[in-house]
Order: sequence, then structure tokens, then C-alpha cells
Amino acid sequence: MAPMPVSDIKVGHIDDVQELRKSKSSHVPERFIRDTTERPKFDKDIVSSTNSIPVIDLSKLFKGNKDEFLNEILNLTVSCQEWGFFQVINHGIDVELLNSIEKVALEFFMMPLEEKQKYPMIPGTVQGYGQAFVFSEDQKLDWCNMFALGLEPHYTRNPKLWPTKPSNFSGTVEEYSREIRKLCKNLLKYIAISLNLNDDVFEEMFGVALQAVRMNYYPACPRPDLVLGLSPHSDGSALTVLQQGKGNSVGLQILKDNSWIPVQPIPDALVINIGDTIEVLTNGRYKSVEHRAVTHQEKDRLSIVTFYAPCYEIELGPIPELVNENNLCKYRRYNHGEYSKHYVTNKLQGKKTLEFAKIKPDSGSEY
Ligand SMILES: COC(=O)C(/C=C/C1=C(C)CCCC1(C)C)=C/O[C@H]1C=C(C)C(=O)O1
Ligand SMILES: O=C(O)CCC(=O)C(=O)O
Ligand SMILES: [Fe+2]
Repeated sequence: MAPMPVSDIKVGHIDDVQELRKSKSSHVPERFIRDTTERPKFDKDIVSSTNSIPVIDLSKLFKGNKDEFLNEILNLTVSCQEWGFFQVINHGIDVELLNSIEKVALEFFMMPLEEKQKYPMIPGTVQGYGQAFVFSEDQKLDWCNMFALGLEPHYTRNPKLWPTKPSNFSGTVEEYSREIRKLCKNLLKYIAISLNLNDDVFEEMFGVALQAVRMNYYPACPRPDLVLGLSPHSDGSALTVLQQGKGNSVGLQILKDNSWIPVQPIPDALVINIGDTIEVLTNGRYKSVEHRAVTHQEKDRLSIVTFYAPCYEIELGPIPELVNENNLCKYRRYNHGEYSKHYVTNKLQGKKTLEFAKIKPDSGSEY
């Protein structure tokens, strides 16, 4: 057997939540039980909220007439400025491919634990099967199993972590990732237009963009009121594309005006969110928004998430055209590799990771 990589980080025993679920016990282990202030509320007001995230019809941007194009760019501006989250419809990705990635992801999570553990996520790393962002024995755990892989550039890949079962897993991930990459490039082009910038500004800046996929499986939980599926966080990426499993319960929630708003799945739509990198590049005009996942008492949930970001070598900072006397420079310049390292070596904690880049208000920033 190949030697197991070792880690100095002591995380204690992490229960596999699918195995807990299989045991049918109504007991939730202490490490998953959140402090009262962090627990989700399930009152009707939240569930029936009419305040839902915007929808962008990408066909209007791909092939609409001039009026349709400009109107949808305006929708995009408002979505990015006021929500940081939107769903895209008519995105051009074959529905069969969306179904296939969901199928192979589910087949993977349904395999016996011993099979999945052949691809372990070593504490302190972010690829493979397990729980990421756990750094100590007393840290609360998320009610979630993750499987994550680096995709691009190729040197981020660890071939030992690519599952051999199901047999079409790798091929499907490759095909899906190619399509999602094209979508990200197009979205960044339209986001640049919405900011009155050259449409290729992000593409030129990003180099061979970083891309990673994370599959999140949230089994039903006997006490959804006590646990979180995924801790509140913003994404470190430039853009994130999230596919919610077909027919799944609502689980994703975003923080808006101090309330958690559920994201109602739209069949075959994809959820897009602005990550920390776009917040920095736009000098805060478009903000990354804190979000989390909650669980359901009877239903399991799956999400397939792609992170798209500049390559590690890129130095980033607010784009000069977006800094002026009314919007002073809020973030320092830094290297994206450093930010990635900072992001993946800290626990998920709201928007705290972005403190890394913030210029403190009284430090005499200039524009
Ligand atoms: C569990 O993983 C993550 O949540 C995650 C990690 C992404 C990555 C890989 C799985 C391998 C290649 C590197 C990379 C760090 C992109 C989140 O990704 C966010 C965090 C940053 C930073 C980012 O760019 O996307
Ligand atoms: O599963 C979800 O809906 C949220 C996933 C998420 O935010 C993430 O993986 O970063
Ligand atoms: Fe996220």
C-alpha cells in the first residue's frame, strides 16, 4: 500500500456524516452542535420569503438584440452590486451534462466508506474526500461530506485523488469542467462590460486561470436546527458556479441585510456568486457575499461547486479605473497564490479571510 501522507494538524476523530445517517440514530454528536447564536432558524418567514436572488437570462447576452443585451447587462450590474449572487438560465450547457455530473457525484458518494477513503483529504489540505477547513480538535464540524479536486492549471492536480469508480467519473468531470470554464470566461466578459471596462480585462489579467471543483453531500440530519451543513463563508475565488442537485430541498442561504435568504433551486439553472477576488479588483463595488448551507430532516442534498480564480502568480489589487475620490482604495496589492494559501489554511468564518487584503480605514490610503 502507498504510504499515507502525514499532517501535524490534530483534528481528532471526524465522524463521517453519511455513516451517522445510516445508523438512523437520532443523536447528533456534540462536535456538530452549534452555539445557539450560530444555529439556523426554520421559521416560515424565511422559507416563504419572496425576496429571491435575481435571474439572468444569458441568451439575451449571447444572442439578444441591442436593447435586450443592454437591459440584461443592467440586470447583471444590479445583481452583482446588490446581491453578489444570481442564477443563470439559458446558459448553453447541455442539460444532459448537468445530469451526468450529478449522477457520477451521487454514485461516488454512495460508494462504501472504505472506497471513498482511498482518496483522503489530509487535514490541512483541500483535495480529496473528507472535511476541509478543520484545524483543531475543538472546532465545530459541518454536517457535510466533501470531495474536491484541483483541475487547472494541470500542476494543481493530484492524480492519486482521481477516483477510478464510477468508471466515467474522470471523463465526466473533465467535460463538465471545460464547459463551466467557458461559462466563467463569458461571465467575466459581461461583468467587465457591466463595469464599463474592456471586456477582456479579467481574461488578460488572470493568466491560466485556477479552477477547482468541490462536490458537497449533505445527508439528512435528525436535528437540522442544531447543525450547519456548511459554515458561513465567502468564496476566495473570482467567480463560483454552483449546481444544486435536481429535486433537492432548499439548503443554500445567503446573508442579505442581516437575514439569511434561501436560494430556491430553478431546474437546470446555475447559481453564480462573486468571490473575494472580484470584490478586491472592483474595489468593493461588487462584493463577495457570505453564505452557508443548512440541512433537512428527511432529505439529502448535493451541490457541485466550481471555483474559478486567477493563477497563483498573479498580483492583484483594485483596478485603477474603479478607484477615485468617491471610492478610495480599500484593498492592498497581493499575490493570489498567497491569498489562496491564507484561505485554505484558515477555518471558514464569514468574510474574515478577506481581512487579509483590507486597508485599515485610518492607514492613510491614497487613490
Ligand atoms: C475544499 O476546497 C475549497 O473549498 C477550495 C479549494 C480550491 C482549490 C483546490 C481544491 C485545489 C487547487 C487550489 C484551490 C485552492 C483553488 C476553495 O477554493 C476557493 C478558495 C480560493 C482561494 C479560490 O480561489 O477558490
Ligand atoms: O452547498 C451549497 O449550497 C453551498 C456550497 C458552497 O458555498 C461552497 O462549496 O463554497
Ligand atoms: Fe461557497
